[in-house]
Amino acid sequence: MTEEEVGAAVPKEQRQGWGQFLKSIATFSGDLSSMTAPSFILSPVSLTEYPSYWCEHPEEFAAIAQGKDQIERMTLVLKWFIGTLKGQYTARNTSMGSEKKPLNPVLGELFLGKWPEKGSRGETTLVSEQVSHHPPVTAYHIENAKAGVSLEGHNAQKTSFSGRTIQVKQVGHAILRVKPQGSSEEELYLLTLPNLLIEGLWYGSPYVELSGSSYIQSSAGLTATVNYAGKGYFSGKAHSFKATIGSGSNALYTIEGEWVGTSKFKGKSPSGKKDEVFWDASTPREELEVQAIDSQGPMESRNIWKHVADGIRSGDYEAASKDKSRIENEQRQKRKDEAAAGTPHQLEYFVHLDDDKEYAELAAHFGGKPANEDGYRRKPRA
Ligand SMILES: CC(C)CCC[C@@H](C)[C@H]1CC[C@H]2[C@@H]3[C@@H](O)C=C4C[C@@H](O)CC[C@]4(C)[C@H]3CC[C@]12C
Repeated sequence: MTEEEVGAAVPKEQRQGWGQFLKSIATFSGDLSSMTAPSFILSPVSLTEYPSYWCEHPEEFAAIAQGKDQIERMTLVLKWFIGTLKGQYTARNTSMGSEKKPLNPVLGELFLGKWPEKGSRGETTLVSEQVSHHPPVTAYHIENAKAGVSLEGHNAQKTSFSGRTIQVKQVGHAILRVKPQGSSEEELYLLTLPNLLIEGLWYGSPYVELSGSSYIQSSAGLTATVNYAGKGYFSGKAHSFKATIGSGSNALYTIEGEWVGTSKFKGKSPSGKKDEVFWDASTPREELEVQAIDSQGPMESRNIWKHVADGIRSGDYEAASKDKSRIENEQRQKRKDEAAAGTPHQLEYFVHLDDDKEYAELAAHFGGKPANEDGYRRKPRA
């Protein structure tokens, strides 16, 4: 690749560095988080913070349990899920101008926070823990006990490079538990995760597009299938999707639109109205509340990364890189000490399951997924 081919979005003095970065990812196999990236693409935020994107519309999360029957509840689950996509996959573009490389969490790193009680919605809490460093795996638990809704899951990525695009396969799943209002029976929903394409690399302005399909499978037997497409597939628009809610081959509702914009019911809708709006992604997202850094524990993410994040934010990349090396060296020493003492690291909030039976039972309803997968569950609380 010539220097001229590297995009105009990259500052002139960084173009060669960006070209080198693209060359190195083209021949790289494994985990992108361990790669050195040019400074202007670094994010001051760790991957342990990302699970908070699941609940930036806490009202939608809490409302799920109020659905009067399993069809209405599945429709509410799909609406909440579609409502998370804009934050999950475009928030860095909005806040930092392009997709960025997040900080690679250390083993045992924690991100804790809450969306406070407001009106009748109840408090929602988030616990996120880095349960593996290599490969990086983050486990999370989000709960609104008053509303009777919780989400538990884990997330890892497998990346490969093809032509002009980084392909990211998301490894992991989430299980949503709902106690429908007025019922003592818990309902489960398995959520699988979409594949990502990181586009715009040649222009030095990376962004995420979603591809393939993801599924929501309820224990009551309903399936929501979401098919993702970029520019020119269903509608000619980027960030598009088409979803169906059904039981077996019987489609109850079809929804189409953009996950960054508006989506609508196609044909039949719950109210019977034509072109009823399903979700409007301009609905403001609510950030969670996190303790001030100086009151955080030693393993809390923003405390661990404060100097690195300050360096990245202020453009003092030398200071950022120096503190990042200090953290990495300390981690290496910690692992050596644990190995020598025969006391391996213990997870604080989660237990690891080799074979997640709840996943397997629900995944059996739709094809194309491995029969068994790892899982993480929140440890029982004292
Ligand atoms: C920007 C680039 C050239 C470096 C690559 C960084 C790479 C490791 C980043 C880029 C996008 C990141 C995704 C992000 O879009 C959203 C999510 C959803 C969240 O629920 C779980 C994490 C995940 C998949 C991020 C993982 C790290 C990615 C792939």
